Amino acid sequence: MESTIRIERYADQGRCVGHIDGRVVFVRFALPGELVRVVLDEPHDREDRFWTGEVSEVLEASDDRVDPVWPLAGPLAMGGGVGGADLVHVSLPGQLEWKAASIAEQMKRLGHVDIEVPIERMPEDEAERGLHWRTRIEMIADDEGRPSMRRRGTHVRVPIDTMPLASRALLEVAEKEHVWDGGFTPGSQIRLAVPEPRDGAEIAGNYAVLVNGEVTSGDRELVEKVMVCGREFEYGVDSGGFWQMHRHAPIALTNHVMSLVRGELDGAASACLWDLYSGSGLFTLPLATLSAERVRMLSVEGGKTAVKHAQRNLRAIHMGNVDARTGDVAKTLANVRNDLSKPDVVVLDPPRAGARAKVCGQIAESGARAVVYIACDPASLARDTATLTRLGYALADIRAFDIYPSTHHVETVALFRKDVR
Ligand SMILES: C[S@@+](CC[C@H](N)C(=O)[O-])C[C@H]1O[C@@H](n2cnc3c(N)ncnc32)[C@H](O)[C@@H]1O
Repeated sequence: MESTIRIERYADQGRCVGHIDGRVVFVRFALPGELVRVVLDEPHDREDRFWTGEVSEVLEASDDRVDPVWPLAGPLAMGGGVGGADLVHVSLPGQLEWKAASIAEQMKRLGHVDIEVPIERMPEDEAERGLHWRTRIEMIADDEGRPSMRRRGTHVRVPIDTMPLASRALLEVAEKEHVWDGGFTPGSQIRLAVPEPRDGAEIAGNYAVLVNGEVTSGDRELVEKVMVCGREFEYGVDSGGFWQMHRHAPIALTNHVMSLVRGELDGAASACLWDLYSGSGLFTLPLATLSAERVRMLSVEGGKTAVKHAQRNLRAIHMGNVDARTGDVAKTLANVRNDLSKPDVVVLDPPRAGARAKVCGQIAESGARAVVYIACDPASLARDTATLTRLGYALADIRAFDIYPSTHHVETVALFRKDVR
């Protein structure tokens, strides 16, 4: 079924909202104010609370609309449908406006705070028109063994011979390794991971092509270098594991987190810190060097390999002041050794679902004066904001980073202080 709709406002997951005969319709590839033709997703019937659909034709366009810079990721009816870039029809300033509005809306609705959130664009994203930022990509081999992406709502696999969101360094590796030529076992998962050569160094062997988790060329362990507050930190990371994807995300996030934590410690000669959901130690390493040897730290991460890397990365810079634990955060926090049980500041960077009530409760119980919360899902951050507020914390600072251009995703960093009123 197809219908003409006036789009009203932004909604979640890269969609906007309109109505058909009083029923809410969530529409992909739309913008507020537009008049559009929408193809409704099947199945839908009269009893559904809401419908979903996708723009097939734009009758009156928003000023924020642009021709998709990656048409294959655009609307299905316009030759797209492979996903991966759901704001590809929106100008870069329009994307920032969309993300700022979504964070403010979630924080109001679920977090019960009225705030405006400044969003920072990453260097070079404007010149690159929101493309070429991913240092990691994943694809599936189609029936003929070619890298492909699935066309939405179908079982059709579209073979691809480039990935416009991938960094230029990654595309160089893909060419060199003949990834686009195919030859993979049908159905296999192909992953490329290429650390950004920020210092102008050669990529050399510092990359990995993985097929079903096995390295087929390059190295299992990669080296990432990040300049934080004037010092370069080096991280050994697993090529199949988590690392912030945008070329500039590790730098932007770590520098901001460090400046917030430093501000909260206010020159204290010693401090206890927690780094929860710590991965390979992106924040742990620079945090451990704060106030020289007088910082005691606990870091907690569920991935065994990531923790091994974090421990090795800490040893390489001679930091013996971190107890880097492998385990579930909630379980590990239930039993923290005495000298680490009263953190001054807690840094946490949970997965999309957020920290949830239990971990927020454990943080509050620890008596931490401040909490620095890095969030990849504004709705989860907003829910945890409501919990932390109930537990006696107040939102003191919030800023967002557009580390996922051309998509609706956004990273938000919030600082909470224990309310001492
Ligand atoms: C968003 S990543 C952040 C990693 C790190 N801070 C960084 O920026 O590189 C979230 C991390 O949390 C870990 N994780 C997810 N759920 C967890 C849990 N319940 N307990 C411990 N770690 C968890 C994941 O393995 C992942 O490494």
